[in-house]
Amino acid sequence: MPVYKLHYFNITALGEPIRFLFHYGGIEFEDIRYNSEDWPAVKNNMPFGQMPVLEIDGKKIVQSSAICRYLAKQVGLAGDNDFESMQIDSVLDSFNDLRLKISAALYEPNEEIKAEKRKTVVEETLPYYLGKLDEIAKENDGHLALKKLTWADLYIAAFQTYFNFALKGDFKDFEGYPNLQKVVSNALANENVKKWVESRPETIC
Ligand SMILES: N[C@@H](CCC(=O)N[C@@H](CS)C(=O)NCC(=O)O)C(=O)O
Repeated sequence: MPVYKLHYFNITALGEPIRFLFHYGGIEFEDIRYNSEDWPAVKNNMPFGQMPVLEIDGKKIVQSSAICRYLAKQVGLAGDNDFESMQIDSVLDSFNDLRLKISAALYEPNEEIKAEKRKTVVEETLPYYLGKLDEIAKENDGHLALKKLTWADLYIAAFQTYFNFALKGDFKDFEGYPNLQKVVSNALANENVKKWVESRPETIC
């Protein structure tokens, strides 16, 4: 078994789906967490100056989706063939389109533009994407693809915490989207994942 070290900030966000996959598979890894004060000294050691970075036997790999996909294959959550894998990727890319629009609003530096972006996200973007994703989850019996547990389910379950933070006051635990709530509960029904969520460090988001 390779030696895995995950480098990320002390938050959930892009690191958490990776942590979920490690825990789901019962794969040992070192969960290295940095605070914003540590970051300037660390940034230059990361291949593209960003995290998450997964170190595999000393080799540093970037890009959270690539890392998740690799781990999902290791633990049997990436589909049984190329067509299945594509369906998982497809729904996740749509979820990530939504995630990026939320982040763009959250990190907008101009306060006036930030308020406008937030309004658009809450009133238009969020209901549009979550409505469609909820339909997909309904068609797939409480999963995001293939009518079975895949890394797409673990991914959005892992992201719930971050969405609660980023959209505080306008979003809570996929309320109003019962099929997405089912996706989350199906993901958290896994004993290893459940144990992780109950015991993970408290973080601001
Ligand atoms: N596409 C990259 C994005 C990585 C990314 O945006 N990382 C952020 C944290 S979530 C980061 O490292 N920010 C610090 C910086 O850019 O200095 C991925 O999915 O891994």
